[in-house]
Amino acid sequence: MWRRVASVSHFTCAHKSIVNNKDVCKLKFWEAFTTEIPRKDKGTFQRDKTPFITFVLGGPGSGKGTQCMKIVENFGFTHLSAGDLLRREIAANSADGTMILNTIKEGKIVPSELTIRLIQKEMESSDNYKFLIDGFPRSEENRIAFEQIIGAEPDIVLFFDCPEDEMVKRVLNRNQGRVDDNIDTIKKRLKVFAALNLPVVKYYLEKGKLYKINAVGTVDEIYKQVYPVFASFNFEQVRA
Ligand SMILES: Nc1ncnc2c1ncn2[C@@H]1O[C@H](COP(=O)(O)OP(=O)(O)OP(=O)(O)O)[C@@H](O)[C@H]1O
Ligand SMILES: O=c1ccn([C@@H]2O[C@H](COP(=O)(O)O)[C@@H](O)[C@H]2O)c(=O)[nH]1
Ligand SMILES: [Mg+2]
Repeated sequence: MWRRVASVSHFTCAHKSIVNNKDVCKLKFWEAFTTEIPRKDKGTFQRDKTPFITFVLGGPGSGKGTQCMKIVENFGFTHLSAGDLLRREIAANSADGTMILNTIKEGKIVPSELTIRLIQKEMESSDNYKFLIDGFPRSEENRIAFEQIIGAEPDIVLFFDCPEDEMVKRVLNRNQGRVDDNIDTIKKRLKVFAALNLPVVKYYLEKGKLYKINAVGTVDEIYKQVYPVFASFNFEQVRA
């Protein structure tokens, strides 16, 4: 595993850039994490913790969603799968639904602004400060757009490293009725992953933020590599 040992930056630079740019949209995001928010159902709470953002990367079928579920269970993160958010737009017949469906069928990447808007909405409406952003950013363009729109970088990045033949096998056995879980689309997704997503992985490796996980083995064997990453940050454990 390649791991970063340095301390966590917790948005510090991001705050400065938000304020300097006087960007209303970004400021709104920041305010959402610092303002006292009255809730009828839950009482008033202070979101006094800076967001902790984890990007979860890896090829199709590498096990990102499966491992995220375990992190949520143990460490109380909010799991935001970009793919799930896009599929929800399709299911809701939203204005962008048809375009998203066609893009997913082709294994291509949906325009950054759209995906980031969906992620931002979820983050702003969450009571949590710990986020797993699964399957995003998929390209350098995605990554830069996230930094510009949200005004933040991830604290850490998990990368599930899995051989192509294993990913293909898992996706073809998934049986969740996904329109992109067929051999033709998988081939396209793998090409897009290698061409556009691996440069993002390299970027975070060079920044010292990457935790590379060997994604071959049983779910529990893989989680044995993931667990210590989060344990090292001393988050309160929801369940050990
Ligand atoms: N370690 C593992 N060994 C065997 N099968 C696994 C393992 N981890 C996950 N799976 C299975 O492989 C399939 C793909 O896993 P998962 O959906 O978590 O991958 P993913 O990285 O989120 O994929 P995608 O990018 O396509 O959403 C699922 O059916 C899951 O149950
Ligand atoms: O940031 C994103 C995430 C996903 N997509 C599209 O959705 C499919 C499925 O994504 P999964 O992460 O495998 O669920 C992906 O192949 C892309 O077409 C996207 O465009 N942008
Ligand atoms: Mg997934």
